[in-house]
Amino acid sequence: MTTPPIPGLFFDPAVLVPTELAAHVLQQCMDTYFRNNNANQVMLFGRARDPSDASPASGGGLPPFLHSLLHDLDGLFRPVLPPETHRLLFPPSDAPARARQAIINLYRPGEGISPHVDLLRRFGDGIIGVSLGSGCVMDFCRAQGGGGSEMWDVYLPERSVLVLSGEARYGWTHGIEGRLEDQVEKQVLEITGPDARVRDESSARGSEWLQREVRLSITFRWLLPGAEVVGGMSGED
Ligand SMILES: O=C(O)CCC(=O)C(=O)O
Ligand SMILES: [Fe+2]
Repeated sequence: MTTPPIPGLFFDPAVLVPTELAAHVLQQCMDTYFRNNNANQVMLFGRARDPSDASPASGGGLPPFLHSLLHDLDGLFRPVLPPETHRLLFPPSDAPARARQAIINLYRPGEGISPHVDLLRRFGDGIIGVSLGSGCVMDFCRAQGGGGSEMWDVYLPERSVLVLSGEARYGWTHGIEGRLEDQVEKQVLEITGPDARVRDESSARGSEWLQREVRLSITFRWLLPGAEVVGGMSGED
């Protein structure tokens, strides 16, 4: 499955949160927030960075396991993101302090989230999404104008990460259809002599249906100044 050519969207299915950390974070979230109730969403707020905090991840105020996750994401993204995008997500310690929000969404099989652009007045540019527990297909549609029909489906495997910045953050909606399973293209790589290539599309690709399990996503966003007030979490404004 190819990554949609949406400027500012970073997604590479091969870039994954390490297995142990993913299991730890999933377990902590389930035990801490979703154990005895029917909640399906938790919002956590990090402080704007304290200048004495040397952590490049700027996750102060978030629980330690999210701090660890941010720390690992910093390293995971460093070699694969354009440097300016990496800096947007993990600013240097002398950059102006900003407050992060982490939102944890729990999806039982069959559940999804309506297409939306993350609130423009509440969140800044540079959004990180982490998928744990299960994969799912995320749909991206051009938000307004441009014909409105351009749409891309991306399968986000368990432990994968994605970044929305610039046009992908402001000009496209993202959403997850409520389904029990996702049809996912298989991609077969064939090495033929000196040229390694993807085998002819028609013969190389088949598709398979992947059942959804319980999925937990963690989304890190920058709160805009004055936007600390709790309210709706997403949607166009
Ligand atoms: O579950 C996801 O990966 C997406 C969550 C999301 O888009 C949101 O909370 O704004
Ligand atoms: Fe969102």
